[in-house]
Amino acid sequence: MQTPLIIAIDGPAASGKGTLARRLAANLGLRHLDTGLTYRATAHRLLQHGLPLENLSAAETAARQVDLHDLDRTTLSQHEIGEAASKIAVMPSVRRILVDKQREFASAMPGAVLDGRDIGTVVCPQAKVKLYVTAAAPVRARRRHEELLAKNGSDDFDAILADIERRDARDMARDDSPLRPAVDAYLLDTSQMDIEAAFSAAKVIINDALAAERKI
Ligand SMILES: Nc1ncnc2c1ncn2[C@@H]1O[C@H](COP(=O)(O)OP(=O)(O)OP(=O)(O)O)[C@@H](O)[C@H]1O
Ligand SMILES: Nc1ccn([C@@H]2O[C@H](COP(=O)(O)O)[C@@H](O)[C@H]2O)c(=O)n1
Repeated sequence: MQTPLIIAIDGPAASGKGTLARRLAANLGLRHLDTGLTYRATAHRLLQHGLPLENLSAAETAARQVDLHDLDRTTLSQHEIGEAASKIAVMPSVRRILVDKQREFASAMPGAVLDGRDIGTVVCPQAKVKLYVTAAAPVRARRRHEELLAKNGSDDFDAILADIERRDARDMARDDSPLRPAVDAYLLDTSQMDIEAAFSAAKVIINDALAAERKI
């Protein structure tokens, strides 16, 4: 029986995992899910309704209402929503609701590339290939700064770096599904790589891993 080809891509904030996941999915003919958007959509609903982020039952209801086919990246990419997302992401019951949706997405043929914080460790531990993408925090902040400058015309580098470091610390310290590489993940540090070089390196890792599996 054929099983879906799942590629798991995890990493800290602004590490380039989304850029890589999108390109790999297009290249491999797979679907792509940015799981961060599911946490952002949950937090956004609470913010929209003026509800406190600590309101567990409201957060659970908001998580149930997340529609994977209706995730508006432009709205959800706002900095305040990312910060709020990392606060509600510590709630185990909220995570269970979103993880169920993410697993359902991953289970359809021909497979998918999912990026997030816990894909290789929790959501899809059976993934055929797991990548943990990272880069030094100031490098990540510089890339995000350039992205926001191009979009908004101005932005504060120090605030972006502080945001990245605060979110990484919260994501790594939480009890449920903390951000960490799966034991069988390939580490890809892109501090010295541009997008093209990171994509080529990821492709080599994936092709080698799939070829090695075919020989077993
Ligand atoms: N290797 C790279 N070299 C230079 N810029 C990069 C590289 N990878 C990604 N970028 C740029 O860095 C920024 C952050 O990348 P991206 O949005 O893919 O990160 P992310 O890990 O998905 O972020 P988030 O944690 O917010 O979901 C984008 O502007 C992207 O174009
Ligand atoms: N699998 C995931 C994905 C995301 N989160 C949390 O959501 C926040 C926003 O994610 P982005 O990828 O859009 O930056 C992130 O800081 C995490 O707290 C998660 O817990 N698990």
